[in-house]
Amino acid sequence: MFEVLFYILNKGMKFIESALNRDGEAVFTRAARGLMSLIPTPLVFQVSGLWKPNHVLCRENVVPASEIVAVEETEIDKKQCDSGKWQKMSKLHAFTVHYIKRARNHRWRCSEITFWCIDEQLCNQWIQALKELLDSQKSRPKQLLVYINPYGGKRQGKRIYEQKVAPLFNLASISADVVITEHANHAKDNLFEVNIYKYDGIVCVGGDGMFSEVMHGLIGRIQKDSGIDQNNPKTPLAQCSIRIGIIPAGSTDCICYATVGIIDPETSALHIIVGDCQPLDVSSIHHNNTFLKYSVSLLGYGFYGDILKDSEKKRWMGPMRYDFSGFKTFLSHQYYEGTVSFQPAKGTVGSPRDKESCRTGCHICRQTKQLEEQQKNYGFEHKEVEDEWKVIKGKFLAINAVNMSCACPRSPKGLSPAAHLADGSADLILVRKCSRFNFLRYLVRHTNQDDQFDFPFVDVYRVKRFQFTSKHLEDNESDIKDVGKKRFGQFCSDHPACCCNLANSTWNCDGETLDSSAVEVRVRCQLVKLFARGIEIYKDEAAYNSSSNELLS
Ligand SMILES: CCCCCCCCCCCCC/C=C/[C@@H](O)[C@H](COP(=O)(O)O)NC(=O)CCCCC
Ligand SMILES: Nc1ncnc2c1ncn2[C@@H]1O[C@H](COP(=O)(O)OP(=O)(O)O)[C@@H](O)[C@H]1O
Ligand SMILES: [Ca+2]
Repeated sequence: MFEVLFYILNKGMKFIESALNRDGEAVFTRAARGLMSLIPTPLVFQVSGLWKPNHVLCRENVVPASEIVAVEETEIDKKQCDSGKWQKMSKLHAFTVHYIKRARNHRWRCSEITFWCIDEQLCNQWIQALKELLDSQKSRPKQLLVYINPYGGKRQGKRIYEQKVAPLFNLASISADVVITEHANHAKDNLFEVNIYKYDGIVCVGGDGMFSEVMHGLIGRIQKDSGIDQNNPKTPLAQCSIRIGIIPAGSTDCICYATVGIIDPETSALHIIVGDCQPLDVSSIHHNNTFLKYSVSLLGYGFYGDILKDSEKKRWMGPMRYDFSGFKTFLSHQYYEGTVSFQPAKGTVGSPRDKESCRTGCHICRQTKQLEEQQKNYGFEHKEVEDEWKVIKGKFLAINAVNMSCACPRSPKGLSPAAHLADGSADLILVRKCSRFNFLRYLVRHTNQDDQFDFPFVDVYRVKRFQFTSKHLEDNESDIKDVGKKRFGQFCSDHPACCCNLANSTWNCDGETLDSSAVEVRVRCQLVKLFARGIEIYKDEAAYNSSSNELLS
């Protein structure tokens, strides 16, 4: 990895002493041939007595080239030139390197350092070499399409973009076409009309609902252009290579939190600028050979569906609506009857009860991808295995399927702390009917370090496919009933008809309501890509309070 080493001398004035990579070799021989021979002498100002040969290099002063945001020539104002020791020098030249600085809790900030030089030609060579280095990083986006939901969260989307994101994009020479949405589905419909292929990425400014809208537009458009019918649940889908960036400006922002580690627009903008790439599993949801929706975070029936449905009527309350509706839904203690059937995930290495979470460069996600590639090579990839369905019939307070941890500020470890972003599986959490007190104990464990799966009324499975049919629908004449009867017939005939709760809930699908009392869900491994890298591992994960968290290399 390329690194520019910064030496700090003379009360904060900064100079480049040399440019080296981790092995101590010259970096710029690769970036700009010939420049290296010029570097060691003139760039170090030999201000006598101030040079400290054994100056300790702190980690903070080492910046990988991949984390340089921009390099600019710096205008030196007269005041700086006239001050102190500089007076004696003829004319000064300078350039500024803007780079990523890690702060607490996965927060990134754009910091800057200015290098001074008396040799104009050398200064220009440095600027050019660094710019070439940045240009050589092909994963960085140059042109983006940005959708802003002005009504998401606390209605700050436009301001957040203009004040915190656009200046960074300008600095990094990224051009952006910005659309401020005028109604729901504006972004989704627009993605079917514009030439998406001229963009390196699509950015949504809003919450999970806004992300969902953009993702539906992008996946739908790619399938349309590839001639793929989304209504057939068995059809393999075309992967989306255009990455999606999320600038959090919503109410929960769990997709951002679970993929970046913090809800912070500036951090997310920097992940976009450096061209991060995080593949993401997507679940497709069908009913009776009709496509309903895609989901990447929570697909929840019962508790979370009811909260969402109720909270939609209270949008005027902003993000607080979830607390209000959450409390109300908790008190109602509604349970739902139905049948869940699922295929356990076989190809994946992990389990939902693992202590290890999905982090940057996750080996479990990587292994899954390798396995999939191998299957592709052997021609197995599109063959559906129809065996090993597990069937569970019962009364549920919540049925939650999550493709990621669903960590968010309300629940820092999430609904399923060990769920993986890109392992081709989802964690299916079944919370069976229990007392209010026990359900509260279960919810409280989402906010502390205790294991939320360690309850007799909670089951969790890692799955590739699952189906749910409400009791209500099973008892009615419908197409799905015929399919259901074949599979669940023995259970239905055993079940006493007297004490059935025929209420139906709604699905909470990434923060969008979905009304369907029967669904068929399939996880599509790494269908989309985000401008993110997963949550980075700090050397001491628990030491979130340390002011300069060090990355584990
Ligand atoms: C006694 C204390 C109990 C606290 C329990 C807290 C449990 C919180 C789990 C949160 C899971 C969140 C899953 C993510 C859902 C979002 O996709 C969705 C829409 O987000 P957005 O579009 O940004 O608004 N948010 C929700 O459904 C809100 C769930 C809030 C539950 C209290
Ligand atoms: N201009 C708009 N007016 C009304 N609704 C919109 C607009 N733009 C997007 N939406 C919809 O608003 C919903 C919620 O948006 P989101 O950004 O997730 O905010 P929140 O997190 O507060 O729910 C999404 O379903 C999205 O489709
Ligand atoms: Ca997953």
